Amino acid sequence: MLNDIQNVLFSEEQIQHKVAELGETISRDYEGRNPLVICVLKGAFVFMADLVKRITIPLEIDFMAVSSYGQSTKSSGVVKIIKDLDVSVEGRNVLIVEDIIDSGLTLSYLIDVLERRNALSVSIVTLFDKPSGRSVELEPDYKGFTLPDEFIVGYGLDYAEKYRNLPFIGILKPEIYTKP
Ligand SMILES: O=P(O)(O)OC[C@H]1O[C@H](OP(=O)(O)OP(=O)(O)O)[C@H](O)[C@@H]1O
Ligand code: HPA
Ligand SMILES: [Mg+2]
Repeated sequence: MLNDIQNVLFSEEQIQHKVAELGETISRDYEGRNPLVICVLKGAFVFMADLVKRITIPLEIDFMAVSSYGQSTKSSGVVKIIKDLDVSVEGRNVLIVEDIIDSGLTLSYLIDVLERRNALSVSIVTLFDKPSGRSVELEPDYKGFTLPDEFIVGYGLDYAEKYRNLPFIGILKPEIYTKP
């Protein structure tokens, strides 16, 4: 698996430092608001687990699974809900936890769904933002790192379901994408 990585873009230490900063800011902003923190599966599961440990105020968590990339490095443009929330968002301060915003299609779809279900507020925290990939306008409320126009893997992010368990963020060797 490590053989497939061309270079490391963010080390485990850099990521953990940023996650701690985000946790502090969110703890301050959501004091007294009992947020419902929603993890967008699968990619955000590693970030979610690390982030909530750095949030020091009471909160609740839930999970939603959506997918649009499948076996590709380009969004299909069709966002599918694979698993829905267990709890109602009505009247809740919702914080969506994403690993990456690329085209913005996944989140603009999710925000729309949650607003139609009458959430009191909907905000976004993403660890990675790739503004060059956008096909719809979307700005996260909290973000960790801005990315160049490259497909990244690790720390929850996959290529064709692999590499999610790498503790750092890497860029794959080009031949991995072009293999028959
Ligand atoms: O801004 P976008 O272009 O929509 O891309 C971002 C989304 O794509 C990835 O999910 P994916 O559909 O690959 O599902 P996964 O999390 O299960 O890998 C990623 O985890 C985000 O949810
Ligand atoms: O750069 C990426 N890596 C992994 N999954 C993704 N989904 C959107 N962009 C990416
Ligand atoms: Mg994916």
